[in-house]
Amino acid sequence: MIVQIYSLETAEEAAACAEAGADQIGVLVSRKLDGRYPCEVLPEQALEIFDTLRGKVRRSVLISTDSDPDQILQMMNYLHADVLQLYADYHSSLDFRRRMKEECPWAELMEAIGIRDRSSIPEAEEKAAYSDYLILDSIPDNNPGIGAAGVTHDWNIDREIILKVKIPIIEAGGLGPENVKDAIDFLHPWGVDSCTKTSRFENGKIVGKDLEKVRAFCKAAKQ
Ligand SMILES: O=C(O)c1ccccc1NCC(=O)[C@H](O)[C@H](O)COP(=O)(O)O
Repeated sequence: MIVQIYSLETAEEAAACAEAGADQIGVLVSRKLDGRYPCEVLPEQALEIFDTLRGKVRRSVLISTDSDPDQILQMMNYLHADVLQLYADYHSSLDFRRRMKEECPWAELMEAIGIRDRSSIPEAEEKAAYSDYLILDSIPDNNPGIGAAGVTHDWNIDREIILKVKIPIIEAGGLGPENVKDAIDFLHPWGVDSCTKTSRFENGKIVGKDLEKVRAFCKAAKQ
């Protein structure tokens, strides 16, 4: 079982999560910190995190918040992340995938599917045709984008997607140490992901990772 932990903001905590058992570490990168996204970091900070993680995790993952393909690929070249996860601002395509293969030949592509209803099933099949991985995630009430919702969604839809789609799938959305085993038993995904429920909060805002919870999440997922 692959365990992915989002959303790291410092190299020290990223290394500690790797030590705690995370296989993949994700970082959400913004060109300016304007509070639009939770846990956003500047490109220079992300580079320090990715450099620290080289050789310590199976894959580092960049969540790109850019909406322009030139900028997305420029950021991948700067950071040399192993996997590119696209945020909802940019919808990929087979053409983008081909271009990415040419300009970032080492990198893999992960598309996020925000699970709404059964219409997410054909969307997942379509995106699986040109992606290396899919991440099935919840959509936050207060944000039209996908991710960091901290709540689960209807796993019956995910189960159908996992049965239909042939590429590796990471299950996300409201997973923590207490429910990750239930998700694995029900869905049998390739990997699981956690952001909110393995984080530390101050005044309702994520301020870092809770390493005890990260450890417990990795242990429960790999049982
Ligand atoms: O990681 C973030 O801060 C983030 C912010 C905005 C959109 C997506 C984000 N992360 C993507 C992830 O894959 C999360 O781990 C995933 O959405 C699960 O989040 P959670 O429900 O909080 O565990």
